[in-house]
Amino acid sequence: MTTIAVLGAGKIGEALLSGLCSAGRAREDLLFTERHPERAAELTERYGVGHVGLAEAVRRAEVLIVAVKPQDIDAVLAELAEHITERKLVVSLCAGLPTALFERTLPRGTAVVRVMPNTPMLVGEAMAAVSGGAHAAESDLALVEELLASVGKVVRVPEGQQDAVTALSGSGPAYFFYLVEAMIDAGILLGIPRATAAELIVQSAVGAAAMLRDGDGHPVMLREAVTSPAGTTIAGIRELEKHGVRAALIDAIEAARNRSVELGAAHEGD
Ligand SMILES: NC(=O)C1=CN([C@@H]2O[C@H](COP(=O)(O)OP(=O)(O)OC[C@H]3O[C@@H](n4cnc5c(N)ncnc54)[C@H](O)[C@@H]3O)[C@@H](O)[C@H]2O)C=CC1
Ligand SMILES: O=C(O)[C@@H]1CCC=N1
Repeated sequence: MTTIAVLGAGKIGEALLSGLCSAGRAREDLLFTERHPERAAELTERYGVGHVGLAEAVRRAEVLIVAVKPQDIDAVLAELAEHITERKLVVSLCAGLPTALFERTLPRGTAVVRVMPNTPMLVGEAMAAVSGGAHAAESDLALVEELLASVGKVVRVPEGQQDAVTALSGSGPAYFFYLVEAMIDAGILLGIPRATAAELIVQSAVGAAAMLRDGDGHPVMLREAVTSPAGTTIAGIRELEKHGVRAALIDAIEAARNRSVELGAAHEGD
């Protein structure tokens, strides 16, 4: 079996390790690095996966999955460049960082695949988009797609679309959580106990998501079906339109895309 090392086990690194374990991948085929020892101990206890140093991760794993913050990438790349001596597949989950940054730092010919996943990977419901770098073979992309398919859904996109994908599905769960948070607050305002409001809203979100994914309706048709003439829903929709919520969401996603571009540009001179 292919050995996989996750480099940096924070939120997304843990989501990946957890998703792969739940998908039945053998613990012996998984490793991780983590600079905070307490965090490493916590994860080893939770998942039974081995914590190693970077040199050992490079020696033992064929696939190295980089899951540190873009701001921490330079140190990791320097260490990888020092220890990689044979062909490895390096997978980056880092927002904004182009495959070219990895390729110009790592040994010539290193296969690099850029992936934008999201945290629902923790429950096997990830949305991930993959793009191959200059030296990534079809077999490398297929291997990454197979890994990601075990923890959710995966699509292949041209690398030029990755900043937009980061804004849409990478950050996307945060916008849904924000919406749910605001709707629960509305329940509190209307005098519903927090636990009841949360149950009402979370199940409505799950139901709506299931209809979007499993039904054959377009979001506009689904919304229209809830919106009765002179009813309650249209009274609420008018307020959303008055407050420019649609434009705010479009602006928010554009700002997230722009930030992803900036994170990559910060490393242009490296
Ligand atoms: N959190 C999210 O929803 C998503 C995050 N990403 C990307 O994943 C990457 C990680 O993000 P998060 O997990 O949210 O950050 P995080 O801060 O929770 O995790 C990063 C982890 O890397 C560790 N680390 C940093 N430098 C290290 C080093 N040299 N050696 C070993 N461990 C090291 C840190 O101690 C930390 O535990 C980022 O590049 C982000 O853009 C991508 C998609 C979604
Ligand atoms: O906020 C961030 O930068 C990361 C990338 C996508 C989701 N979280």
